Amino acid sequence: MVLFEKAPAKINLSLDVLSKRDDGYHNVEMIMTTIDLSDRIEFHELKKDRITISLESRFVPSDERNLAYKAAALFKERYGIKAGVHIKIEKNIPVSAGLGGGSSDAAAVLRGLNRLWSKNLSLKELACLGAELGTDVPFCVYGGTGIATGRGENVELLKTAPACWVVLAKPNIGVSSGAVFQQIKLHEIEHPNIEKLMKALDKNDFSMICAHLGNALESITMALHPEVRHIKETMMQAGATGTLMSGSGPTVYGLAMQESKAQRIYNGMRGFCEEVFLVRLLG
Ligand SMILES: C[C@@](CO)(OP(=O)(O)O)[C@H](O)COP(=O)(O)OP(=O)(O)OC[C@H]1O[C@@H](n2ccc(N)nc2=O)[C@H](O)[C@@H]1O
Ligand SMILES: Nc1ncnc2c1ncn2[C@@H]1O[C@H](COP(=O)(O)OP(=O)(O)O)[C@@H](O)[C@H]1O
Repeated sequence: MVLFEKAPAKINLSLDVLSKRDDGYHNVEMIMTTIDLSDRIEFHELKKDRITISLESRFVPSDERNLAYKAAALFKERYGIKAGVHIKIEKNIPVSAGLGGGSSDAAAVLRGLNRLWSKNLSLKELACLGAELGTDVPFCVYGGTGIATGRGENVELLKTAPACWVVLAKPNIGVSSGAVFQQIKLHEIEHPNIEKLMKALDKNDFSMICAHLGNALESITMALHPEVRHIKETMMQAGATGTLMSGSGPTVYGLAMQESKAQRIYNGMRGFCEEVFLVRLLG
């Protein structure tokens, strides 16, 4: 049997850092939403009891270090499955970009294997399993729009975000989340107003959503990589209604309601960055 799953990227509409924990992580409060930029994951049953991965990427390993492999190994081990699977990943989401590509692949593997091996687990059960793989995996299991707390693994779904256009621009640098979190000075953080953003989402008020986008990691990544600030300024000048860096970066996105405006922003950014995408919120 062959199955497919879509693994959509996420953007952070808000990311706040609240405190440092004893386990080396930080307590955060993040609002995330999925976008129409996806990896495509194919599952092929194997006769032998093994996991194999294939993908074409200079940046992602196709062995047991791949998060998709780790997700399949965890699923097999937890449910005592004696069967094999080949997982083919078509990688469209830029890597180490703040777009949760690896987490979304892992989440898609959990959903896909749940179907392939007829386990009938709920999304909640898959999200719990996903928390063992990475901070953003539980959110990616659900998709849509949600608020994540704790180190990011506790997810509550929110009302759908408006189906606006998103222009994404990723400079040619990779950012490690760990390195950015390490630079945080808790007393200097500018906290985004998540309550106002939640209200805006609840009212489906696009301008209010754009006015309350915020990311406590943005200034840290910008200090490490000034090109991120430059991209954000250019995106605002190009007419985006709201702009923000996603996750720990370096991808910056701009939101627009009209397609013509989004297309103008996209055209403007293409002269600037190698990797620019024009997609919609899946919210
Ligand atoms: C901050 C986010 C927001 O979406 O950034 P992006 O990865 O999207 O950029 C993610 O939660 C990141 O998730 P991920 O990239 O999977 O990172 P993890 O492997 O969980 O953590 C990498 C490192 O970041 C730091 N870390 C991560 C999450 C957190 N709440 N507090 C932390 O301090 C820790 O030092 C950890 O060792
Ligand atoms: N299936 C996968 N897709 C992307 N990255 C992966 C995958 N498996 C492991 N990785 C590793 O995870 C790291 C973070 O990748 P990614 O999830 O794209 O970044 P981010 O957390 O910034 O969104 C990279 O070092 C990458 O090599």
